[in-house]
Amino acid sequence: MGNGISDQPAIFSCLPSFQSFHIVILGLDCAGKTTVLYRLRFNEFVNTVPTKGFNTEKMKISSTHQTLPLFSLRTSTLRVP
Ligand SMILES: Nc1nc2c(ncn2[C@@H]2O[C@H](COP(=O)(O)OP(=O)(O)OP(=O)(O)O)[C@@H](O)[C@H]2O)c(=O)[nH]1
Ligand SMILES: [Mg+2]
Repeated sequence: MGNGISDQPAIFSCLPSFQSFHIVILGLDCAGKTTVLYRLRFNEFVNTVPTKGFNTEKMKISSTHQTLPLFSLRTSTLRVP
C-alpha cells in the first residue's frame, strides 16, 4: 500500500480547504500505514519496523499552504469501551 501512492498534489487537490484538520491513517498490522506516512511526509520510501503505539508527523500541503498533523495507527490498538 505504502509504495503505490501517487504525488501529493494528486491526493490533496480534491480536499476542501478546511481551516484545519487531522489526517489519520488506519489499518491492520503490517498494512503499510507507516510507509504511507513517511512517503507523504518525506516523499521517499523508508524501511520501517512494526510500530508501537502510533507515529505522527506534520506535513505541509503545498496547494493550500496548510500544515497538517498526520497520524498512523493500528486498528488493533483501538479499544471500544
Ligand atoms: N510490496 C509492498 N510492500 C509494502 C508496501 N507498503 C509497505 N510495504 C512493506 O510492508 C511492511 C509493513 O509496512 P509498514 O509501513 O511498517 O506497515 P504498518 O501498517 O505501519 O505496520 P504496523 O506498524 O506493524 O501496524 C514493510 O516491510 C514495508 O516495506 C507496498 O506498497 N508494497
Ligand atoms: Mg507502523
